Amino acid sequence: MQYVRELECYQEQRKAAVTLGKFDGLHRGHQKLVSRVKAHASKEVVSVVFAFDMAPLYERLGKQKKSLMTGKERYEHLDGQTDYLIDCPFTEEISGMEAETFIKEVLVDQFHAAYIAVGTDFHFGHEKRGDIHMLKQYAGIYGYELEVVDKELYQGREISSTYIKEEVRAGHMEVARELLGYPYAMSGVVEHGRKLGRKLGIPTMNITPDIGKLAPPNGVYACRVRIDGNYYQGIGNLGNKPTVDADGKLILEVNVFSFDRETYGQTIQVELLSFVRPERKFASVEELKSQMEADIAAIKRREL
Ligand SMILES: Cc1cc2nc3c(=O)[nH]c(=O)nc-3n(C[C@H](O)[C@H](O)[C@H](O)COP(=O)(O)O)c2cc1C
Ligand SMILES: Nc1ncnc2c1ncn2[C@@H]1O[C@H](COP(=O)(O)OP(=O)(O)OP(=O)(O)O)[C@@H](O)[C@H]1O
Repeated sequence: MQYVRELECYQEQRKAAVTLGKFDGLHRGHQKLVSRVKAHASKEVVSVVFAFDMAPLYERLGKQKKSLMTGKERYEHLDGQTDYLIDCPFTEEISGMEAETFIKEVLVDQFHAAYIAVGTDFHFGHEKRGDIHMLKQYAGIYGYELEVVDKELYQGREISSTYIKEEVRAGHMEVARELLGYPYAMSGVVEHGRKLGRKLGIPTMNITPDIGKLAPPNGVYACRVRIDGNYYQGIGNLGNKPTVDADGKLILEVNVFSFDRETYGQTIQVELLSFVRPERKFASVEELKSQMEADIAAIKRREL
């Protein structure tokens, strides 16, 4: 898959099957659009996911919005599925562009769009004036096919990034997984901790979650950990370890079952499958240790 950040760098001459949106989380609704675009790709037609990266807008507004996925994660999820990922920064130039201009200059002249798939509520262009009706109106004039894809639902509610964020914030990891179509995960490079875990007999791999990534509530989670392409069961604590540390830094620590190799400096992915209990400040390290042992035993019994 080719990754394009600056629109000027897209030089493909073949026609394109394109889907557009923010695509935060690449949830089941987004995946439906991606599969429609893939179905319309051929030797003559490339498949394109055109994602607006909203970070520049949030920066301009001074907002600290957290996302379900980092740009790197979006790339990794899509890699091998479509021909192109456009990770278009939502700059003032883009947000100020009239919707008609975006259709003509970007979708038609630059991307040679032959097929466009969007959800029913897709809006674009200056003051969000562009919508599915405008795209339909220009389809005949510019000769592209428009498909408006019905919203994917979960228990009667439309799946959206906003809905999934609510569930992640509430620690409902099983629901988040249903909506995403895959488990919510955090990745990072394994760092050195205080080596107290080893002394307690419960060694942990420590990672610092990406600053822009939405964190579920601090607490203990049943996890599945990917190391070197292999998966292991484990237990994780997301939080700032109030019993032993006072710096308040958010850390995800996982004790990986049936694993005893060094992983410092390696990138691991921790899927947060199920919330077990909130993080607590214990009166002593001994109390913390017995609670950790009880957590591990409970998770092993549940065989998540
Ligand atoms: C299953 C599990 C549960 C944990 N629960 C808590 C907790 O409730 N409160 C807390 O302060 N730290 C908690 N921790 C973090 C421990 O304090 C930490 O793993 C230990 O101090 C080792 O730190 P180190 O990696 O820096 O050596 C938990 C860790 C694990 C693996
Ligand atoms: N549940 C869904 N089913 C099908 N298509 C969807 C669904 N949700 C969004 N889409 C479409 O996917 C594209 C990207 O959606 P986008 O990420 O902008 O919206 P979203 O997931 O609803 O997020 P938000 O909650 O932030 O509005 C758009 O064309 C949108 O209409």
